[in-house]
Amino acid sequence: MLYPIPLGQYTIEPLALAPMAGVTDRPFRQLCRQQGAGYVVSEMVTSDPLLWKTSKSSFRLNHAGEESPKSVQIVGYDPDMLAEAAQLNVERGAEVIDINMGCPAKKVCNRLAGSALLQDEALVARILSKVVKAVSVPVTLKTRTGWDRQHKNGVTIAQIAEDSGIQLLAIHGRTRADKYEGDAEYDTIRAIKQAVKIPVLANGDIDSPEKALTVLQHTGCDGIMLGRAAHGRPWIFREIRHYLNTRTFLTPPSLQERADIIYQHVCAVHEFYGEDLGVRFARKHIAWYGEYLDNSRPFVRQFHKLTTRLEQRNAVKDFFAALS
Ligand SMILES: Cc1cc2nc3c(=O)[nH]c(=O)nc-3n(C[C@H](O)[C@H](O)[C@H](O)COP(=O)(O)O)c2cc1C
Repeated sequence: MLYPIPLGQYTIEPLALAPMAGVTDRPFRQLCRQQGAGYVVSEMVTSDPLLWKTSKSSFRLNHAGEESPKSVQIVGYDPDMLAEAAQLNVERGAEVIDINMGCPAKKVCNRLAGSALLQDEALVARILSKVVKAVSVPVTLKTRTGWDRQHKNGVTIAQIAEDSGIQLLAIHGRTRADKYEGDAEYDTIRAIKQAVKIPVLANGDIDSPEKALTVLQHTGCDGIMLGRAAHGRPWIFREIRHYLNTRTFLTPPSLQERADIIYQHVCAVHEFYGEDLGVRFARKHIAWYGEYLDNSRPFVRQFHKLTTRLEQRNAVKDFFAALS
């Protein structure tokens, strides 16, 4: 049902983890890969190198030990700056450059960026062709179905992207004006898929194996990209893969398997960020894991109060020991 897609010198499996700022850091990307994601994209990195000196950016620029192709998402508004950012990221190990025109954040680098660019198609064209010409690696685009419901220019944007040399599109089934409101719609994604020859991944509200199949069938897309459904449930990639291949449901991970996944994830977050940030990031993931664990509220509440890595690790062990 899902066929591998060539992307430059690589071949990717089009069951992708969506880029999510503050979530899809290296530990989470690696975990989702282990749990069946065939392709992952980094959190967005600003195109302004002056901002790369912040500690946040240094974590975002860290891809050590990850599987190829390492896809790094950049965001900005200025074609030259984005082209330079693409080159610098390639020098630092990016093997695919993804351009963010999907994020509804009002301002990046104090200027309109992300999906705000969709109102200026000429600028979109300038950005995409500049970045494609600036690097030898494949360049991909993540975008939405359009600027707003009256100007759903996703098809035009996709054609501009194809003409500019973009090699893969990921389309979130909402306009910029929609932000995250309402349901994702897949008719426009289907129209985009029909309008271009390059591979298209459908994105938006895919949260179960059955939904994955429905969206694939409806849009005719080459693959899917999941974001929020992986919060607290990274094994959803395995579940979807299994369902698409067999039309049967995979047995959910046992309590012991979950305990191992969650413990390893918390340790990986601690290792990656160190004590302070690591403890903070682990809290966020534990809250998400808690949503899929019965009677976990007291544990999650208690976990949020813990201030050291050791306490957090022990709390995870104790919680699962009490359940088994
Ligand atoms: C916390 C969060 C952070 C996000 N950050 C980014 C980002 O950095 N770049 C981007 O292109 N999209 C970003 N998105 C949008 C997602 O990639 C995705 O398009 C959106 O969540 C819809 O997919 P979903 O319904 O599967 O979550 C973000 C979404 C969330 C929830």
